[in-house]
Amino acid sequence: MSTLSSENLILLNNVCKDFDTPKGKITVLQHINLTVNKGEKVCIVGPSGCGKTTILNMIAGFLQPSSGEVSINGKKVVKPGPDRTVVFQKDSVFPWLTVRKNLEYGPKVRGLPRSEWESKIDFYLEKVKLTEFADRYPKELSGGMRKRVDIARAYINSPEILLMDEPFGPLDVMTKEVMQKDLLDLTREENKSIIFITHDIEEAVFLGDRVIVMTARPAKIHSDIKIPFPKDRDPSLKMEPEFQRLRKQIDGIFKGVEQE
Ligand SMILES: Nc1ncnc2c1ncn2[C@@H]1O[C@H](COP(=O)(O)OP(=O)(O)OP(=O)(O)O)[C@@H](O)[C@H]1O
Repeated sequence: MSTLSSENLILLNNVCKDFDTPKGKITVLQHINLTVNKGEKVCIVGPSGCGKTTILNMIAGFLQPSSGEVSINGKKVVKPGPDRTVVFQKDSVFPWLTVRKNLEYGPKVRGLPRSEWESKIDFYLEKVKLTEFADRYPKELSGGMRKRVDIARAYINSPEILLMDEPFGPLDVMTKEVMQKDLLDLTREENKSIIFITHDIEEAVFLGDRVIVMTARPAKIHSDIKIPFPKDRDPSLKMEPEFQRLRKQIDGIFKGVEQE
């Protein structure tokens, strides 16, 4: 059972989720209890189709649990809100807008006065190393650069919580490594909470303060493993024996749940 403290930001309390399908009702999630604290990065791994995205969608407010409750800052989640932003695997940049206009889109749609966000555009363009590309269109950018636009767009909205669904899945290994480091640096500076879904256990250990391993469907939480590294992490950490030990431990648990 999750315990409540003033640090608790996201709370899933005995959450179950069923879907009605043409073949009948399927139970996807069973009695999920999960607490995420302010500023914590929690990575979720689990067999394909076990319900990881469903958890994210419930925290985002796109879906409601069949029973149990999802709450944020002690308030039940009933719909999406500006405190949460979702970053999907596929980038969601608008191809007809330049990089700068993509970043401006969110604050403009929300009707925020220009004075509140104008300086943030240049700040985040620099953070994601796209200042020189501000007036280019997405088709002129690489996949990694488009993903950076996506992440900057998420940050412009200043959400307290980032919900990331395999955001670096389609990127090559080198780009992925740079993106992981950039994400850690950005989130450390702003103390954001992240729930990060990935199939890549090395990525989960590198980014997470905790790694959650789900069972196959109907999914439960199998393990909740604390990652004891400092928040300021360098990719060279991946070569350290303690990192390798944790990666192997989680890999073993993951293979075990896949075979259950
Ligand atoms: N709206 C829906 N209606 C019916 N079934 C659904 C719906 N959304 C998800 N499902 C089913 O729920 C299960 C869990 O889906 P979900 O996308 O959450 O899994 P996942 O762990 O994120 O998968 P993957 O790792 O392959 O991305 C799947 O069997 C999926 O087909």
